[in-house]
Amino acid sequence: MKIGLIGNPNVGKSLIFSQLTGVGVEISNYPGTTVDLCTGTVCHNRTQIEVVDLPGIYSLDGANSEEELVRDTVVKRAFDVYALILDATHLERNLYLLLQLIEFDLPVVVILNIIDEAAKAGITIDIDRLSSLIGVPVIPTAASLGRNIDQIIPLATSHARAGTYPVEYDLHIEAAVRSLERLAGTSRAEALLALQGFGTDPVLMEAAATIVPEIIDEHRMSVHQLIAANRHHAASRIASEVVTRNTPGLFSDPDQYLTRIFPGVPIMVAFLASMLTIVFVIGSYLEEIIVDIFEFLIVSPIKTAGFDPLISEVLLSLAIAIQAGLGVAFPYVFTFYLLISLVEDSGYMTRIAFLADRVMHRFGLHGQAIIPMVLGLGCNVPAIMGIRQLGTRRERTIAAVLITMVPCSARTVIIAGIVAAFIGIAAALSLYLIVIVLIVVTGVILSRITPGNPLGMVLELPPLRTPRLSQVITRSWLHIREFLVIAMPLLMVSSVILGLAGFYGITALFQNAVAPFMENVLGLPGFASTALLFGILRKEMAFETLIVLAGTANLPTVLTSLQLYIFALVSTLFVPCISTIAVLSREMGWKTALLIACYTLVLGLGAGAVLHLIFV
Ligand SMILES: Nc1nc2c(ncn2[C@@H]2O[C@H](COP(=O)(O)OP(=O)(O)OP(=O)(O)O)[C@@H](O)[C@H]2O)c(=O)[nH]1
Ligand SMILES: [Mg+2]
Repeated sequence: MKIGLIGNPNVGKSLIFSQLTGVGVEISNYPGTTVDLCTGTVCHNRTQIEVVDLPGIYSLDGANSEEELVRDTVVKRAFDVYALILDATHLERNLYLLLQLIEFDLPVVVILNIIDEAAKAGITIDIDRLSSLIGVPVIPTAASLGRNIDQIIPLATSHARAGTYPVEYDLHIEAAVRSLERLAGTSRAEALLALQGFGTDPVLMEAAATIVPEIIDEHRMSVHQLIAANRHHAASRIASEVVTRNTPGLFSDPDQYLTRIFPGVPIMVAFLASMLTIVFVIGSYLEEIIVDIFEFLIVSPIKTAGFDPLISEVLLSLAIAIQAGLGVAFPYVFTFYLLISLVEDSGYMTRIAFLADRVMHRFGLHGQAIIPMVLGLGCNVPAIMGIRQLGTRRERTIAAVLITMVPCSARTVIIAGIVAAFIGIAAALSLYLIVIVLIVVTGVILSRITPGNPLGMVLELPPLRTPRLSQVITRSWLHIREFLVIAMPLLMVSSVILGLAGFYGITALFQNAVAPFMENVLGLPGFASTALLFGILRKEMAFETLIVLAGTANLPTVLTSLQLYIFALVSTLFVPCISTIAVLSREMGWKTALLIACYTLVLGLGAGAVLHLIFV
């Protein structure tokens, strides 16, 4: 048996999915987290049941790729049961999808989730009345508290039913549906889709195409608008029968402050600055301790042990890689992920997106791309996957370029570890400022020169919540584990290769070749070029490799403040990491990926050169 978890974005599908199946998936207080299918299994009454977490959608008749994917599963009856998850705090809007699902005559159970927040907001829903109106069983749940989650599978396996609340459409639509049913022998639901241009049966599509112009003539609006209006009307009728609202308390709405330019922007700047400061303070504190321990226990003994030079080189490379990775980068990576998970779960990230959108509007940039951009602060890779949801190629292109410039966690590690640690917090903030200005300028230029029409943004604010510790820990652990199992081994192997290359004089050849450029244009020593190159593997490796090559974690003994600053700026901007390039070329095509890589290369080197010119 197969159960599909379906519902609007951000209603808790993934959380319920992982509670049912134990499969860890990304859960966030963010619409559009899940963009692909995720499958898990549960055992119930000795049978294996497959559960699939579907991406969040508002309706089955939209044109974006998630809607298409989910619609396909419905039309092909890919699941035996649909467990429809509704957000109790936005019931009316969520009912739209229910009404549509009912038209497909599929077995459905309704999971009325987020009932805890509804109760807090003074919303009561008459569950029995709702269930009898729509003809399917309904259970109230609060997934974040685990409430009633255990009832979902028993209910879905034995009580799922096709619903019984037919939407009454406008007379012309009804007539059109009847004639399509007769002519092409289709179901009501498929006839409605065909009238909106969705379907594969040529007979049906042709018949629909001849009817549609008449309806449009009659009503002066599109068939899609007519159908949607009728469904909204039905949804609002149901909601008015089952929802009661108590007047909410007098507590002031924090969004009033957070989403206005004033005082929202100052709050946001203060917030981001304190986040960076915390990452730096905790990170550097841990760093000092761990580096000293490694120095004392591993590095010094190897240096003084008197091994054969080749063996000593290899051992030392390994030791310095471990020291640079675990001692220097890890404390920042760890602190950053913990903090960003906290912020994401609280819902504040979307407020930042909302504000950024308002600010960007002033520069003539429209905001759909903002959510993925803000997501890019964590990691560019999922952010770029998120641009699939953007409506047009134009929006996707602009977003792809801008996201690759957003300082992700790895770049924050570089900025905190090099600039904040050795030069100062103000310098680190100024570096962010430079990057933000470059993003805005790039955005403005791109929005002028990219063909197509700008789209507005419908940004929904998820509720502000107290972050849940377990979710924050699980999510940051996912990232931290990735650092430990992917980045660390990569760093160790690269470090040994670098050590050997250094031993046999290969690095010197390369560095000597690029040294004139590095020294004259960027004012950096030749070995910095190798570090920059390694930064393409993973961004924070630029920093770690710099330490490996400098042979010390105390960078100011080998580089001046200006050199450190320029190095951090160049490695922040210059060419995205390999994973980002890979996902860029998957989502946008290799030509776009290559163009973006070239652009950031020029931008990074250019910005470094300008700084060098100004300050030397
Ligand atoms: N208070 C409360 N929060 C919930 C409940 N269920 C889920 N959440 C929170 O809602 C947010 C969204 O959860 P997800 O499981 O990622 O939502 P989703 O439906 O998979 O979202 P998309 O993948 O974006 O479509 C997370 O912050 C959850 O912790 C609930 O019952 N009560
Ligand atoms: Mg999800």
